[in-house]
Amino acid sequence: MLTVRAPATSANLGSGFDVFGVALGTPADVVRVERAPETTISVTGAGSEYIPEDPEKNTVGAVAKALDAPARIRIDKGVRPSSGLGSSAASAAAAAVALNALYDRGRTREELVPIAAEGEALVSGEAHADNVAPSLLGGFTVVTDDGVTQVDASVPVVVCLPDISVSTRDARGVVPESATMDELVDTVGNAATLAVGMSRNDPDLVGTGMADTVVTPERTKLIDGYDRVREAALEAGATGVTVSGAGPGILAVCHRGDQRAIASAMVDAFDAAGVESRAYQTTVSEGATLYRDGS
Ligand SMILES: Nc1ncnc2c1ncn2[C@@H]1O[C@H](COP(=O)(O)OP(=O)(O)OP(=O)(O)O)[C@@H](O)[C@H]1O
Ligand SMILES: N[C@@H](CCO)C(=O)O
Repeated sequence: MLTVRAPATSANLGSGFDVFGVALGTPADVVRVERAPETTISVTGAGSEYIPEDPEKNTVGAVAKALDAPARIRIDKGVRPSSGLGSSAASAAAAAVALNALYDRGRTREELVPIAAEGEALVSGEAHADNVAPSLLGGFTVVTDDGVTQVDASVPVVVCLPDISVSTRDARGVVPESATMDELVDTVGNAATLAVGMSRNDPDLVGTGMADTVVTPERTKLIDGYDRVREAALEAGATGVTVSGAGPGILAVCHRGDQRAIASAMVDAFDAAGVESRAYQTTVSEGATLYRDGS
């Protein structure tokens, strides 16, 4: 049996829609695999009641098919589905690493990115890789049609997850079809600032570079209490706040030591808006970890 822990991720980071992503220290999915004549899937943990066990409908089933690696697959969900924390991607990334090792397929982590993205195509209609890439590779990732670029980073973050669901499919439905030249120039400037900030582990540059006037404003309308929570996080010291992935999770970047105050301010602000939530105080972290024979 092989076990893999694959982290939650936050995609987009405001200015990097469908391009940027980071691995989070916590939460994470744990996937266990054993060889079997055909693929079977069982799911326990956070939100497991909403996750199909049919291999044709679960992201790990798509990965097993792509690697031609039938297995008995057990998923322990730490990442709640429809959270904006790359729940479906964490399972897919974990399964890709585990099945690649189980069947000695010899694929590199970079080569596993498009394979894990097959699972994303299954659930959101598009094989976007901006969650699976950081879950596989760790740190900060940039996904383009030419491949993936990765840098290690350890920027402190808080992710606040309200007790509401927004499906990625629905959130993709509100993305504008076009942007103006002014918006394009702003986006390039913000995205470049963010990327430099990640490579320097500079929370001020990262926070500034998360600004976005194109996609994020449309998506915040799907999250009750967003403006209130954003203001509270900024007042408590966050250097930038944006929607995590497709939402409803909200990501705040900050300096080390400020996580606790920001987490508490965000949860209180959601509470004031009548929404229950929980916050993860974490940092940008490493990617999926493989444990052999239960080690
Ligand atoms: N292994 C899996 N883990 C989680 N969700 C899965 C899995 N397999 C299939 N799904 C389905 O995928 C959907 C959740 O994926 P979705 O992309 O909407 O959320 P997310 O992965 O948490 O968010 P985001 O991509 O915005 O970060 C749910 O409909 C769920 O049933
Ligand atoms: N880039 C994708 C990520 C979903 O987590 C989106 O925002 O739709």
